[in-house]
Amino acid sequence: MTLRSFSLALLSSLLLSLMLLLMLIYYIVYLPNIESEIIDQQQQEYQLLQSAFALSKQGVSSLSFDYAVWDEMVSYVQNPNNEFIHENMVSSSFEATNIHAVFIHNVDRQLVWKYQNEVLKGVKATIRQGDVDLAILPSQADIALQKVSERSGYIVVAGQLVFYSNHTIVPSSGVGEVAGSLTMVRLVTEKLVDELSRFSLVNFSLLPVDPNSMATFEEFFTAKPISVMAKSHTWVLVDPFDQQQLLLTIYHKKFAANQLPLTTVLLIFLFLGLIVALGMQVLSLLLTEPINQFNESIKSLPENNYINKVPSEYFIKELVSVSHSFNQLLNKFNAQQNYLETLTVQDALTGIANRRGLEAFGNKTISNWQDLAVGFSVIMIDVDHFKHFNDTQGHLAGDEALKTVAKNLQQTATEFQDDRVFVARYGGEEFCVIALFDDPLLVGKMAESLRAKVESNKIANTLPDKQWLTISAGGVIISAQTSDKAYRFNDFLKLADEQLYLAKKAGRNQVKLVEFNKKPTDMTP
Ligand SMILES: Nc1nc2c(ncn2[C@@H]2O[C@H](COP(=O)(O)OP(=O)(O)OP(=O)(O)O)[C@@H](O)[C@H]2O)c(=O)[nH]1
Repeated sequence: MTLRSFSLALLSSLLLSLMLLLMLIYYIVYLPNIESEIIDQQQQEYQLLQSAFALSKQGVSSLSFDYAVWDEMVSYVQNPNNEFIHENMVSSSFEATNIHAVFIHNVDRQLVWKYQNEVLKGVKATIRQGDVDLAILPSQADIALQKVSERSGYIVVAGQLVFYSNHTIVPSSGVGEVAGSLTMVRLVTEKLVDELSRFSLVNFSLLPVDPNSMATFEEFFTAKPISVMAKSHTWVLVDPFDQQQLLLTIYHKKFAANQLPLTTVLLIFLFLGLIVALGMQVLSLLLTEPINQFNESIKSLPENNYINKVPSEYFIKELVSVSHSFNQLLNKFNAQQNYLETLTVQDALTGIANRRGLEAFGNKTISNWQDLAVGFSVIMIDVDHFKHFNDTQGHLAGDEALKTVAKNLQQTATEFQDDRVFVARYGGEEFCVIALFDDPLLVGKMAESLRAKVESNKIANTLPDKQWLTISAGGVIISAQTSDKAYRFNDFLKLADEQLYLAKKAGRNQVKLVEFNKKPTDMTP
């Protein structure tokens, strides 16, 4: 798994967890609370409507009381006469106060007088079903009390909801012999429904019960509190025989918790997607890219054999620390590398460059000659009669002698423009000198100095005619101006070797030089 896909998975699962948490909070904490609040509100609407009904009947009750508790009403019931009716029971005043029916009964429940508005034609104040007296008129017990008493309530009569108020007719003092009873009825008209709705701010309807419907409802005035959130709640209103007559439905203002619309949900998802994308960019900038840079630095090794240092300025502290440690490791590694490289180009015995070093320097010299027209010369050197030296004085002494010769050559080279003369051990008792100049006189002078320096050591040899250890040298001078440059270093080594052979042949302890592409002349200084 790549760091990038890991970060993506991590970031996405974090956001998903967050969403899950929000959903849990929404469904477990927020929604149930909202639901119970809504149920409370719906219950309040129900209670408000009940209060509105209760308030609306007060006017009827007090008017009924005023008429019933009145001496003249007592006299009228005992001696009914038209004069009283004309003077006091005026239909216009009942209409003005929304009284739709008035009944006066004597104590024997006989109707003495009645007023009925058009809308309530046919409604009786006594309602009987078989032998059961469901009258709203006072009972014997009410009459026996000998004081004012009231029976009131909402009932459905002939399919219409009415409020009735029945008072015993007693003298104005409120106590005394009961003469009869007075009933006032108010019909709950559409207009009243409208007024109640406006007064209570509760939207409701009153409709007749569908006789085919099997649904059962609680009675409106005695119902239990609302327990379930719904768009509307319906109760029933019954007639005096407990028959369901009217359905009262409240249409609630609030009936559901606000749901998030689809577009909002989509926008939230889009927003979360953007957060993931942005988070990925930041992570990539802060984490993935620096690590990729590390990787690139390490991968660059095969190209230049040298690991580049990684940048150490990062936002993340741990990366700074890792990059520092990495660079420190790199320093050690590069030092080791340098050391190893010196080991491979250095001759173990003499400490000067070995054949590999010679080849590297020689190739570079050839390039400079070809590209930059730098002339040079190659001198091959061989210790004279070294086999004899070894055989007679031992190999260790031979080693020491080689070390001395190498030291002599190096010293002389240093005296002769250090940075332009390169000395190497070619192998065995053979050495090679490359001088980055092509002046035959100067090259000859240097070669002669090399030879003389070794002889001046006076390392004793045991040959009868050769008192000291000497060297022979053969060289080739390659001019900067040479037009034909299609040569390799080995070609010049060969030419130098030929000169060395001539020097040996001529008696050793001498120098033979030749200018490249020129007729050989004796250039012995
Ligand atoms: N002590 C020692 N001897 C070496 C080393 N390398 C080569 N030799 C010896 O150098 C000698 C070279 O001898 P030859 O090639 O016969 O040549 P020479 O005796 O020098 O005679 P000429 O070159 O003709 O003057 C051999 O005896 C090798 O063993 C070395 O590292 N140490």
